[in-house]
Amino acid sequence: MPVERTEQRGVDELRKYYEVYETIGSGGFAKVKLGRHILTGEKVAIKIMNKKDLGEDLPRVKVEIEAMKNLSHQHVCRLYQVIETSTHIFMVLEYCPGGELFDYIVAKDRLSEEETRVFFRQIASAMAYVHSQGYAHRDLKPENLLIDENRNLKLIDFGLCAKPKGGLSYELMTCCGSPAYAAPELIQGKAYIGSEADVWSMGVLLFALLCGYLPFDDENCMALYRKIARGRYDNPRWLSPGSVLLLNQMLQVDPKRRLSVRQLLDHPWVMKDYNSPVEWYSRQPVYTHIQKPKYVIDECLNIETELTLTWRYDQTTATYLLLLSKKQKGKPVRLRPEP
Ligand SMILES: O=C(Nc1ccc2c(c1)CNCC2)c1ccc(F)cc1
Repeated sequence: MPVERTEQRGVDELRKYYEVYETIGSGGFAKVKLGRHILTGEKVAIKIMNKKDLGEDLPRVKVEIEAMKNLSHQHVCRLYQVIETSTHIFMVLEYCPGGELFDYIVAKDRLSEEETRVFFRQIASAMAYVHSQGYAHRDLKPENLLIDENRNLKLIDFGLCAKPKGGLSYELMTCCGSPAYAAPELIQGKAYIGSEADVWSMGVLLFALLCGYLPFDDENCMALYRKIARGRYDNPRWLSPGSVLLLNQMLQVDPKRRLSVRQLLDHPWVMKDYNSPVEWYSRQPVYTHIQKPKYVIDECLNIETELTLTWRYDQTTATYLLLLSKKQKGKPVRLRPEP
């Protein structure tokens, strides 16, 4: 069978469940296309990877899929379905039409402290949840934070995340992520704690939001590493004393002197104008067994009262999650009549 035939078969499997539209993003080894789930009519983002092009990156995709299957949170991009064929892997993900936070910052040059606080609280919520599930993200940067249709942030790209066997207090060794956001201990090849390295990246991200440029930057990689290891950076004059203090507490070269994510949740700067700590619990707990789903998705899906939905991330999972999402958005929960 000629190659293009098997490739076509791969996409045919996808087209059984989704209409596929234009490309809305393309990263290293993946292309992201706008899609629509036929049964519910909901828009989705379909991350398309050709196994041939993945090469040694295939394990990273598997890491991301396994992590995203276990993560369900209002500020983590939701995985609805995984379709794997002999030639392709398709990840059907939550639709985020606001694009990357990176582009948002570039378009506005820099954000006000108030607007930064709204976004930063969402990032802290996502990271506290991800850490509570035993994961370190390890590649936090504005390119990996997308804006959804309600201007809420959604964390993506768990391809470099780690879930140490002994828990997050176990040390990691792999040096990964984008240098400009990487913690000193990570780029120096020392053993490091994933959650502590994530807090450093959050500090770099906070600086980027408030300033519109990076605290440590150099086109020469080694010069950049030296600047990060030294940990010295200039605070522009428009930063408030509260912002300067918080940045200083997050961008501590010694990870043991760095704030923890938990300390961030009720930090005075984070609480300003809100007077309440960041809510990090998931509003979308991952059910392993759905009891009596009728009150959840009405009569729409006629399934027995006792439904044990094993999360296969197949069509059933996608339909259930997309119906749930519709309901949460207050949209009418209807399945399209069979064509
Ligand atoms: O929804 C996504 N991107 C998206 C969707 C719509 C639009 C954009 C990005 C950017 N241009 C405007 C329209 C998306 C979602 C998940 C993901 F991993 C990668 C991308």
